[in-house]
Amino acid sequence: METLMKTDAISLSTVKKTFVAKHAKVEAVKGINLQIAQGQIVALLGPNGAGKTTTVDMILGLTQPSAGTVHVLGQSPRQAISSGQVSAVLQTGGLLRDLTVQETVKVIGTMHGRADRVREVMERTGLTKIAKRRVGKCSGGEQQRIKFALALLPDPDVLILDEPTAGMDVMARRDFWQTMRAEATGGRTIIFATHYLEEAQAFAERTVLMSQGRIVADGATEELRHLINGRSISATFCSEADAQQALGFDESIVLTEQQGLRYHFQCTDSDQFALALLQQYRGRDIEISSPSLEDAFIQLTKDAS
Ligand SMILES: Nc1ncnc2c1ncn2[C@@H]1O[C@H](COP(=O)(O)OP(=O)(O)OP(=O)(O)O)[C@@H](O)[C@H]1O
Repeated sequence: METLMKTDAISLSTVKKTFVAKHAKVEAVKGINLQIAQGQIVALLGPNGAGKTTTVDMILGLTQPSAGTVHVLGQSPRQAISSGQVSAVLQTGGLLRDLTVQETVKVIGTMHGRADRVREVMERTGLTKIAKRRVGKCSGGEQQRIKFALALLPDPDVLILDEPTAGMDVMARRDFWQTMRAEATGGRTIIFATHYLEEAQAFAERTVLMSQGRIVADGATEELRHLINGRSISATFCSEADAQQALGFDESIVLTEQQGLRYHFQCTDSDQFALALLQQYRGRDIEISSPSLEDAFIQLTKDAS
């Protein structure tokens, strides 16, 4: 019997992107491999400058890779976009400020030949109540919502969002993800770039963690959360030798920063390590905290190198 293999929604093979600015080269993406199956919801998580937007732009055919190949639904990005199977909500790209919300959605709906979906999409994205408002008068969060509505008009198989909640307050952010959840049905593939671990956690089954142009972790969001949710612990030592011995306490200990005799570590069992720091290694001024995402990146980047 023939086995039916579905084409990947997104496939990136050893993709690199180097920007050449005046006198310097910036390696924004340093050879990444990424396969995303149809129907998956994936977060592209990383700090500023990690290469998320560059990756998204290459998936959308807005930027050409310097090396490697990008396929979207088995085609070139441009073919996939022109077939209407892929939509995006980007950070850049303005809206016409003088049109009302409804006019905006209608114009784009008509351009896509999907005027029939205008009402439904406005309803689903919560725009009906501000239909008559001029776009220029809408808040940053509302404008993001309009962009989201425009992206949904062609009923795309693949939806790509680059920091969709940028500029939204906590409430608007929560509402947005509630709407997104309703849209993530029927086998739609969704990829979104974000700075926020919480957004990945609340919404994505898989998280791809990027740092400095590389993928430093890729897996179930839940597993990644555990990885990231270790503990940070810092202590001041009496001597270098004590600090070095403390580093050997167990395999989970990672040195993240050092200022003189003040050492910052990451570990999995902070209670045991804190006790050992006090009793065995003559540590003082001990502080325990949850690490920031930045700390986690440092640790994961080290692990990956
Ligand atoms: N057109 C460009 N010319 C030169 N350098 C660029 C260009 N676009 C991006 N870069 C650089 O490439 C690196 C990756 O940028 P990118 O915007 O992809 O990161 P990001 O993860 O999306 O960051 P952010 O979260 O801040 O949007 C950065 O160092 C950035 O300055």
